[in-house]
Amino acid sequence: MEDELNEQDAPLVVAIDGPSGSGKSSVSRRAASRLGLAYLDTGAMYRAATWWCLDQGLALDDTDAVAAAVAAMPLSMGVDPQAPTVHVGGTDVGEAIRTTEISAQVSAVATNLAVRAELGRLQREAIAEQTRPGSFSGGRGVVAEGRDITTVIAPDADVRLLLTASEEARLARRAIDVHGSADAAAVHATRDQVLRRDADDSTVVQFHTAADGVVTVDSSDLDLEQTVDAVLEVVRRVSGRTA
Ligand SMILES: Nc1ncnc2c1ncn2[C@@H]1O[C@H](COP(=O)(O)OP(=O)(O)O)[C@@H](O)[C@H]1O
Ligand SMILES: Nc1ccn([C@H]2C[C@H](O)[C@@H](COP(=O)(O)OP(=O)(O)O)O2)c(=O)n1
Repeated sequence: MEDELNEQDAPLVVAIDGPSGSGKSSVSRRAASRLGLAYLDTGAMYRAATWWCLDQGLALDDTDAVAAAVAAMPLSMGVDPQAPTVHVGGTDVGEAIRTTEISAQVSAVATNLAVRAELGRLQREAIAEQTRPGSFSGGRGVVAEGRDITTVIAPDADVRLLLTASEEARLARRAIDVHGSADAAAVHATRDQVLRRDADDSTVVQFHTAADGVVTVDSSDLDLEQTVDAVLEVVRRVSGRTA
C-alpha cells in the first residue's frame, strides 16, 4: 500500500557531494535502496573515462586527445543501488576502475574541462531518465553523488546534501578500504589518494563547503548506519519523503 502511495509521488532527485572518503558512495547506495530510488555514481564515470584513455595508450595530459576519446566512450552505467555496474563497450570495468593506478590518475581526466562538459551531459541525461516511468526506478527518481552534483549538474535537485568528515576520519576509512588497516603506515600510504587528489580536483570543482541551500551532514563521529539515518532525516525534512 505504501508502495502504491509512493509511486504516485513526483520523482525525487537527491544530490550528494563531498570529498574523498566522506562516505558518499556507501551512504548514497544505502539511502537509494531504502528510498526505492536509482543510484548514480558520477565518480565511477570519471574513473571509467580514465580507464578508457589509459587502455588506448593515451597520455592523460594530451587534453584534446582525452576529450575526443571520452566523447567516443561507449559507457553504460547500471543504476541499481544493490548492484551498481560500469561497462565500457562489452567490458565490465567495475573492479578495474577502483585500482590505485586509476585513483592516482583520475584527477588528470576530471580536471579536463571538455571531459567535464561531456560527462556532465551524460549525468544530466541519466538523472532525467530516472524521472521517467520506463526507467530502472520506475520514475521514482535517483540519488546522484559526486563533487559537483549539488552545484553544477543538478542544482535544482529536490534535496541537496554535502557529506563531510574530518581529514583524519577520511584517511582512516580509505586506509582500511585499500590496505585493510588504519595504522600509521597505511594512513600515510593513502594520503595521495585522498588529500592530493582532493586538492587537484578542487581546482575545478568546489566540494568542501556547502553552496546556498545545500545541507551539510558531518559523518566524522557517526558510523555508516547513523550517517544513512542522518541523510534520510534530511531527505524527510526537505522533501517530506520517508524511506
Ligand atoms: N560514518 C560513515 N559514513 C560513511 N562511510 C563510512 C562511515 N564510517 C566508515 N565508513 C566507510 O568509509 C569508507 C569510504 O566510504 P566511501 O563511500 O567509499 O566514500 P566516498 O565515496 O566519499 O569516497 C567505506 O568503506 C565506508 O564503509
Ligand atoms: N561529479 C564528480 C565526481 C567525481 N569527480 C572526480 C573526483 C575524483 O578524483 C574522481 C573519482 O571520484 P570518486 O567519487 O570515485 O572518488 P572517491 O571514491 O570519493 O575517492 O572523479 C569529479 O570531478 N566530479
